[in-house]
Amino acid sequence: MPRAPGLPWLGSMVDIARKTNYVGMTELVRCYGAPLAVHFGKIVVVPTVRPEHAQHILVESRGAYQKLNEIDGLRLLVGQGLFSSEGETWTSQRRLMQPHFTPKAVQRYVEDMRGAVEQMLQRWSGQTEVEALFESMRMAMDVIGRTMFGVPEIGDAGPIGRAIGTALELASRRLFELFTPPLWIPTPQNRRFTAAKKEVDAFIYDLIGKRRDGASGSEQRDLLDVLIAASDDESGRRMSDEQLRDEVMTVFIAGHETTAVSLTWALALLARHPQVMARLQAEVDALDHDLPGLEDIPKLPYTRQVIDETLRLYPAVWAIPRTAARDDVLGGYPIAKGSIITVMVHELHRQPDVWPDPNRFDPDRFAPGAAQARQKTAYMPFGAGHRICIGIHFALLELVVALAAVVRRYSWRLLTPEVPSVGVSTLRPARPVRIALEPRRAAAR
Ligand code: HEM
Repeated sequence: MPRAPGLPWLGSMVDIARKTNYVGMTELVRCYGAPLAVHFGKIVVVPTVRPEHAQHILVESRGAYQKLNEIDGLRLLVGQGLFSSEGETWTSQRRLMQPHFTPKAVQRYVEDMRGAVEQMLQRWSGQTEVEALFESMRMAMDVIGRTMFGVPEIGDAGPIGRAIGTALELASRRLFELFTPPLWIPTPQNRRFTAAKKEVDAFIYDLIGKRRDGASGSEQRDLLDVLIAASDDESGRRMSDEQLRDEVMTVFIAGHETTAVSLTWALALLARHPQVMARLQAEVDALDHDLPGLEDIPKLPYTRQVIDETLRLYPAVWAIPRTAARDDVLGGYPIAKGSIITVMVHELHRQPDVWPDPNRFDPDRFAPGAAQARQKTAYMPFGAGHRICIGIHFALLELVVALAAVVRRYSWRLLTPEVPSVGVSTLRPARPVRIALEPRRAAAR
């Protein structure tokens, strides 16, 4: 397999550390092609950009490739939740949670989503400009706060919103730093993380305790109630408090930033493509409501196409890494056990043989029937195989409701001329996305 250039023993470590993982890996792949062996001391990372390799790793070779042990930073926060666990723990938790994330099951959260979107639009009223990522983050956090805990505006809920933000930021930092001191060393960063995590844990355990006390026979109001009541069809097992805590944190973390950055990219792309914005507005203007409800979703196919194309160009999860649990062969090259294979989703979505003129924003790539001509893993913003995102239908519902509501009420232009992307925990805009709002109509309903 071609090998990326680097220093003796250190390999590409210094280069990547200087440029960030995202920029460094993307540059290497663009320069030398993929798969490519990138050495970090003893660790070999193999980035790949081909749909057939993603199919092999994520779909066909169950068991041969596993979640990384290196996601320790995140594990400190989400414990053995669905995102980070493996084996029997994962299988039984996924079985327990899956029925509550089907297209039908997530419909129960549409009113919470509408409430959070309405709250955002109320904040915008009278404003001439807003920062799109900040607003989207607040809205998406609000959606999770409402659907998960029944707490409106958790982003503003004082200490707990701030503690979650701090814990998440520090956990993500640990994920991307080459050398992280273990948590028992009282560095200022470790102390802040431990304090924030303690606060978040106390909040969640307190909620679980209160809900358990009052749960018997009461209606299920939010996702926490649903998860407390969820039982495995086969064994009748229910989740322990620790499992509930881990899953609550997992859904909170996996479910808000991903959706928020996706909405932000959609707003940025639409500002640069007025014809697409006009077509979208024509579709949304035909609805009877300012805030779309469930009955409106089937009437918004172009809105969904815009979201699909946004997720192609800017997949929030820009890379999906796995560790090879045994020796294997990928695209004719040997893969040694312990190597880290990374599906570079952002690059995979821009392969010119699959996506002609790949950098062009064209929602018609997702017109009805178009996907049939493509290999499934040519488009995988939600991953693929058994570890595919459990929140797909939740995220898509939220994005359609939010985008349609914004488009109905406003036109906007970008005040930031260039919006480069940067892959940290998600693929974010590298600088603030300031947009100038032009109201289109007063709120009807
Ligand atoms: C646009 C929004 C979203 C994107 C792009 C996204 C993307 C992804 C991707 C690519 C994975 C697979 C990661 C891997 O294979 O290593 C994943 C997993 C996951 N996502 Fe999402 N996600 C989104 C929204 C959500 C939401 C709203 C929730 C919850 C409400 C959620 C919960 C999860 C969980 C729990 C997992 C782990 C699933 C498992 O391993 O069984 N995600 N997501």
